[in-house]
Amino acid sequence: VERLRSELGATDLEKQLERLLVENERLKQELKSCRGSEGQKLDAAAESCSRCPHAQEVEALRKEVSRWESRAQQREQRLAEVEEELKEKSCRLEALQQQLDESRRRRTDSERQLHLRLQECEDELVRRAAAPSRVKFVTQTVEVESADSQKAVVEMQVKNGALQEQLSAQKQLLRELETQLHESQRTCTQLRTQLRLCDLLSQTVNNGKSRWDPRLSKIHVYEGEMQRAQGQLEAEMQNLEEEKNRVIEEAFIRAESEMKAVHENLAGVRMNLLSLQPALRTLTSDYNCLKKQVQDFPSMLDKAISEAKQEICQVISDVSSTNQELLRKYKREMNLRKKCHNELVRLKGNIRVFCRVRPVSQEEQDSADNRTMLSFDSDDDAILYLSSKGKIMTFELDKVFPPQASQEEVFQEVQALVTSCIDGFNVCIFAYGQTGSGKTYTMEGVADNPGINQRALRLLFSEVTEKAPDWDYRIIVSMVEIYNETLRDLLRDNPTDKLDIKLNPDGSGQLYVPGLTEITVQSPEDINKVFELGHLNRATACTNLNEHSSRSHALLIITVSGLNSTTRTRTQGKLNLVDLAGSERIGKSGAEGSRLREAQCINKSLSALGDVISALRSRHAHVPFRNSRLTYLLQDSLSGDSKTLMMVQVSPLPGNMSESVCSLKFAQRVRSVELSSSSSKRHENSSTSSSPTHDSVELDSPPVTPVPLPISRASSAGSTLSSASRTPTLFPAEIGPITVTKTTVECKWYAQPNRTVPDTTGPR
Ligand SMILES: Nc1ncnc2c1ncn2[C@@H]1O[C@H](COP(=O)(O)OP(=O)(O)OP(=O)(O)O)[C@@H](O)[C@H]1O
Repeated sequence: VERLRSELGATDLEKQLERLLVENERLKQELKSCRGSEGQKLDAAAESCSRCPHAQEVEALRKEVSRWESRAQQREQRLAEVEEELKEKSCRLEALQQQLDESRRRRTDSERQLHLRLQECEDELVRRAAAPSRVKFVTQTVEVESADSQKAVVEMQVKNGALQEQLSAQKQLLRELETQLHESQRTCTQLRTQLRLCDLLSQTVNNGKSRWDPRLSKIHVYEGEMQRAQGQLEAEMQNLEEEKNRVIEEAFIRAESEMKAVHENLAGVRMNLLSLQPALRTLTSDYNCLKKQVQDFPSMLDKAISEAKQEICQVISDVSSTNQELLRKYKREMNLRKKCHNELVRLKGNIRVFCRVRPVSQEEQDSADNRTMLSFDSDDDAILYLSSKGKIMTFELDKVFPPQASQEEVFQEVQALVTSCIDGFNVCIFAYGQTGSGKTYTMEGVADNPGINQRALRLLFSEVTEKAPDWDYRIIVSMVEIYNETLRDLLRDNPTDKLDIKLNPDGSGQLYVPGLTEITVQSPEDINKVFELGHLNRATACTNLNEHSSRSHALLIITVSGLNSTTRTRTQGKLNLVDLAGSERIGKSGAEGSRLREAQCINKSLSALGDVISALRSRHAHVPFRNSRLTYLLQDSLSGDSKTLMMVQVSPLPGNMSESVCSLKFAQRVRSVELSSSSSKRHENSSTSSSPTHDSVELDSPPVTPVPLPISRASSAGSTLSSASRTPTLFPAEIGPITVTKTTVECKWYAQPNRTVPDTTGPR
């Protein structure tokens, strides 16, 4: 309406109206004055006017005014109709508003219900949060779906907000339209008033003369403008009406579709809730069931624990009785095994001869004469072939180790002998062969690959440790060297002192070495210390160790004495590990001076060893033990029930062939010797000095070979022990980092008065 006013110049129209009113007033005044003074004239003038040529024009104007009046009436009618329509639309709008309010209310209700339901679900889910994993899983599902539903509701709320905004905009528009309508009605009223004034004016004009013509034309123009303004207003109203209807229609359609979507969402959520309800019911029942189980669990647990305890006690008592039985059987089996083992060793022979062929060294491989003259039998590991001067010689020994045989393999073959000294046997293991044939390698080995000496001590140590609860064993070690028929103690402070072998003055007929150092080893570390000390002393006693070692015999003497804590049975065995001097025949090669003496001494001792073995083999009454220091020292370990192993070392090179042949022939000769028809263990009983017989074998005692003792050790055991008890420093408990305990007595070297006659008349 403002726009229309400004466009149509409504202010000007008003001004014109005001002007017209003013003029009208003036005309009325003039009319009055005219009526008063010139009544007559007027009547005449009226009469003349009737005859006046403008009378027709006035008449036409009157008609025109009446026509305008009728038009005005029509417009009024139209305005009334428009008002009616507006009222109708307002009613429709109100109805729509009510519908919208209703749907909003319904939506709010459903939202509230949904919210409540969601709240309930959430509460339920929170309540079930602590339930087992299946409940958690379903709760998570519900939470996820609830989140979706909440999201949908939030979206709907946003859309509702937008719709409400649109609705408020429509309401604002409606209010504006109503204002416009009121304005239009007011304008219509004003126009009607003006029309009435115009009518009055025209009547006045009709009553007056033709001088009003210009004003009538103005009215005409004004009415035209009014008509045009009316038309524009109507068109504007029409547009606005259409616009309003369209917007309302659109809002209605949108609200309906959104309501539909909300309903669909609601239906989905309801469906979800319906499908979740059975799961929740199942979970609730599961939860209740579990709760009950958890409540019952402590009592069930207590019951189960007490039952289990009873069962365990029962099982423990069963197991312990079974264990006792098994232990008894085990001990019995162990004894039987030992017995069988000793029998096996006995059957294999008391003198066994092995041969070990050393490998060709790198330097030897590079030299021209590097052919090997030795070959092995792939089917029989006791046969060695030697090709010399076109002939093939065959040597049959107990075992032949090829060059690739490891220290471990060699020791495996000798360990049975080593362990038999725990059972009270005396054992001698010699390494025999020419210089450089590998004797020291086999006996001592190298730092990272030890030989028989170290391995034997370690094995003995582990074996006695294993038997520890029932047996109390003591391992005593001595190390001596025989060089040029001189005996030297390698474990004493001054190794250059000469030792002697003497008859025990107690009349027992035993031999002993006065001043020989004996060290009790109690751990593998002690073993290492003993070897270090022996090696150090051997090196300090000579200028060239290698040369010296080739020319001297090195003996490691291990004495193992045991006491059974239950039966008080005593055993004592001795293991002699001997690295003999080189066996080559230097004397025959024209050596002179000290070399000649060395060679003579070596030959003497080795031939004495051969003679002793030969005498033993032929069971001579006289065995020439005293022909050399070596045989004299080893007297008790070579006779009677002793076990002897000779490891003949051979070089594979053709340059050493004649020496190899000599060594192998000597080995074969030794192999044919039997020390005794049967072997027996030295068995000493501290309570009774009598020798145990076959019948005296008990479960806890080591096996005893069922033959009479060839050597009367039982009677001497008491004196040995009494001697030991007289000199408690004989077996120091431990040697400490460098501690070495020396003894000036005693007693480990026995004469054999009953069985064999010691060579007391032989050369010393
Ligand atoms: N089986 C073997 N495997 C590897 N090397 C060996 C083997 N036997 C011997 N040797 C090596 O051969 C060389 C001579 O060995 P070894 O010193 O033991 O001989 P030997 O007979 O003791 O000599 P000697 O009489 O002079 O003491 C050494 O270098 C040693 O390492």
